[in-house]
Amino acid sequence: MTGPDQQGPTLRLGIGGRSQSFGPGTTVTIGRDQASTFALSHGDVSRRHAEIYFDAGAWWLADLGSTNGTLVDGQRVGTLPLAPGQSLQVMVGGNRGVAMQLEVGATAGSPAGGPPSPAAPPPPPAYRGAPAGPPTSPPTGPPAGPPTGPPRPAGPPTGPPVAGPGRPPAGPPQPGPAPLGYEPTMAGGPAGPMSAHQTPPGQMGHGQPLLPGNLRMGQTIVLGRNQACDVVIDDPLMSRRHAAIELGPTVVLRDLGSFNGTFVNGQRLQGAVPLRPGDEVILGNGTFTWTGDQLVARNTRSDLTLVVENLTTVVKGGRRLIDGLSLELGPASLTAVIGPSGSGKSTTLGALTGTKPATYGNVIWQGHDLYTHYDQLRHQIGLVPQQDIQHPQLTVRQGLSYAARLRLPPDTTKAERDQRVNQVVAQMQLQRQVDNRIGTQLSGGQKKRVSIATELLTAPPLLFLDEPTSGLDPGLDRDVMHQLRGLADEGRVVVVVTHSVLALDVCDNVLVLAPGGRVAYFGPPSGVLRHFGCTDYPQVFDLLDDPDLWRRIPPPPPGRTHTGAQPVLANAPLPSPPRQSFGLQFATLVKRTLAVVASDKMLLAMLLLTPPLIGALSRLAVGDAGFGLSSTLDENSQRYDPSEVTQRLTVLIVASALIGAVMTIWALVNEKAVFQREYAVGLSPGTYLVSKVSVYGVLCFFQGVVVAFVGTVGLDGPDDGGVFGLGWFEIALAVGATCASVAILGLALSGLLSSSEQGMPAVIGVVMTQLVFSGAIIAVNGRAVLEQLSWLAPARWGYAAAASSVDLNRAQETGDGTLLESGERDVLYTSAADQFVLDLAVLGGLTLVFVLLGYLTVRRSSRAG
Ligand SMILES: Nc1ncnc2c1ncn2[C@@H]1O[C@H](COP(=O)(O)OP(=O)(O)OP(=O)(O)O)[C@@H](O)[C@H]1O
Repeated sequence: MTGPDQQGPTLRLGIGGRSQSFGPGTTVTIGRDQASTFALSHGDVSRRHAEIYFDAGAWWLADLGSTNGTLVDGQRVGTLPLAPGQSLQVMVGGNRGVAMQLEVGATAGSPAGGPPSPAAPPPPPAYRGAPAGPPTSPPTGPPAGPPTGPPRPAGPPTGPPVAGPGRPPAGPPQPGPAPLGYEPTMAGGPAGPMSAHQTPPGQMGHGQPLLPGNLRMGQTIVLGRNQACDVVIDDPLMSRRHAAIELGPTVVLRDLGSFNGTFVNGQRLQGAVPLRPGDEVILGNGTFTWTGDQLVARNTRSDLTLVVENLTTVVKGGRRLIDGLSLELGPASLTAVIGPSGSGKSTTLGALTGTKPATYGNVIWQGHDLYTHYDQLRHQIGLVPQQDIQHPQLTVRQGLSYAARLRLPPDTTKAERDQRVNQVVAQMQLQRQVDNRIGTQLSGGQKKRVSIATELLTAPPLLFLDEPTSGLDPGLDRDVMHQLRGLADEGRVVVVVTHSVLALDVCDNVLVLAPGGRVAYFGPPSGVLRHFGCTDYPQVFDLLDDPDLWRRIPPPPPGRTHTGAQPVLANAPLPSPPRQSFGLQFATLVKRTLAVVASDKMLLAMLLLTPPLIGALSRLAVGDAGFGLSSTLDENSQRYDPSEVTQRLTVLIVASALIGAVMTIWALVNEKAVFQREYAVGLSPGTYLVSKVSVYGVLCFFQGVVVAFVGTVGLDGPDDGGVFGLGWFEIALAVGATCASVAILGLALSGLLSSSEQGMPAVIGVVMTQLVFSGAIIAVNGRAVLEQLSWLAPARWGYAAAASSVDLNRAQETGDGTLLESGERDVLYTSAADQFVLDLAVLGGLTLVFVLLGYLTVRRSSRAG
């Protein structure tokens, strides 16, 4: 097979016992698809797996976004230049795939596998209208001519950095430039600045060009959100400077470190890659095709249709939760999913959004399978779960502003975020409620609209909602459905799971699921009752539960298997979304938690009033010895009376444990839905936990200090001023540290809880455990098992540190320091500076263990989402 009339070395390819030579200009395809040049029936090979093509005078190997990858030296490759004379062993479909041998001839027309010829002059670039000779200054990006060195992954090329806004294009002007097929410009003249070109991708019609018309050889066109970019793309998912197109003999697309990535043919671009006509480029929410001289919007009806093929979810025991679901949901469509409880509606939503992939089948968007290209497509999906995904204590504006910080690219300015928030507020008609508190000053329907607005911040073209109208009265139910109709009319594919049938008439399609996840009906709402032979929906639902259902209605049409349904990686971990830096997420989360605390009047009152109250209550202990034992010595018996000191310390320590537990036991469980959704779009569980630990740890420490201050001020301090001579400060340190440590234990437990109702029993459990194991009331010292268990209780170490400060072991001695017959000193109470420090250090270590436990519980709850 020979290619068109092009110059360059030949390629010899050996695979699966076949060997064949190809001339320059040929494109060789490899995959399971029978239409491939080399069709391989191997389970690890994707349908369209890899391509070898000739471009810009060189051969290139490109993986087409395959599932198991194309490997060279054990490493996955994206697009790889092949040097003349090079011989390469490639694994198609991963290490267990099919071996392929590539040999590139040394020069044009030479036999394949000839000796390498590094000095061979590069053939002229193959682009239309490219200069007759090689450019005097090669552009940045992969080699202008065929690569002469060993192959390397398509990484950052060695050229100069990309021109910034306002800078002249990279490289000097070409002498006597011939246009690259772009509009002709001044021959030999410097490339003039291009006018900024405002292009919101959502509004671009199919085939509409993205780039301006006056392009010239040697220019670098920067694409991004920033007004200073050559092409301004007003898309919240774009970074300010997102990508650049370098117009050299080979046109190169370079990612400029964008947050959400630039994707070429389904692969996230690392560095730069040469563009070939027909390449698909995804920038933010927009999909474009490179025609050879222009990026044109790809918005055909089929691109904007969500195609579902033979989706099947099988769980242990072979039970099917979804059974062969096949649908096509066109652009600007609203689809309701209805069915009896347990028929698989939520499971279907999980499978359609990729959050819980099905076991078999495909979900195809923009021509790509969602499960294998989840990284690329995840940003285009908005998902509104059943629970509200905003904090009820915040106002609409506050909640959306924090969400915008967490979801939009980190280089988005405050002004841009505010503008985006205003846009989604207007879109959901919440302008009048924007300063209302979400939890208390909004109706149920408005709360739902706030959740939808949160998802709209990133302008996703696919929107899924899980029962947005549950709990709403019929009027509000209809309101929400009309809002969804409006969102669909803007061009989106909207899918809504609902129990309500009152507003189905605003939908384009209704999907009725029968138990077992089988499609009982899919079509316009007007046909539902007729299909089931019923006069109302209650009858339809009764019929759906009828074991004879499939004898009473026509069976569903056979599943569509156009692309060849194949097993997907069921339950495989989803790739992580791009994440903002720790600092940025941490700062946002801390501010949001503080805003939530500050706006919760009850919590604020508890924070301010409870500590002094508890401190004051501890002063009810009978006696005037304060925290000094020496004044309680009975001259006759030579014994001390520790009851007053013990009572005071017990109240301080146990109360601080109570404050800590109450402060945090609901902190995670109450915002699980918020966290799970934010985790899915990039929130790091570690950063989330650290932000909570920081806020609640510090707050609780100071609450403990206030308790101790009020409980000790004006009273006699420890004998000899404690172990450091710092009196009440030592006790305050012990009480504050106990409060913070129990708070972090509470956070770890909160992550484990599945509902807020479980919070109160958990608080009681934590506080009782601290009371018993502190050793303040029930002796634990020297009691096997009990003593060892007590080491796990923060109150044990906090109490021991305070006991060390007040020298509580003295109560076990006579006035002259002799151990009482019945006495037993607790080594943790030893009145010495190093023991006091050790007690607090162990308390610190235990707190770190709670942080780790908290991290594990947060990770666990993120997966449950
Ligand atoms: N991981 C799982 N393993 C086994 N069965 C499961 C699993 N998850 C869900 N199910 C079962 O699958 C069926 C469908 O559940 P799903 O939550 O999708 O139904 P639904 O139609 O959304 O119900 P509802 O309307 O009550 O929310 C139910 O019978 C449920 O018990």
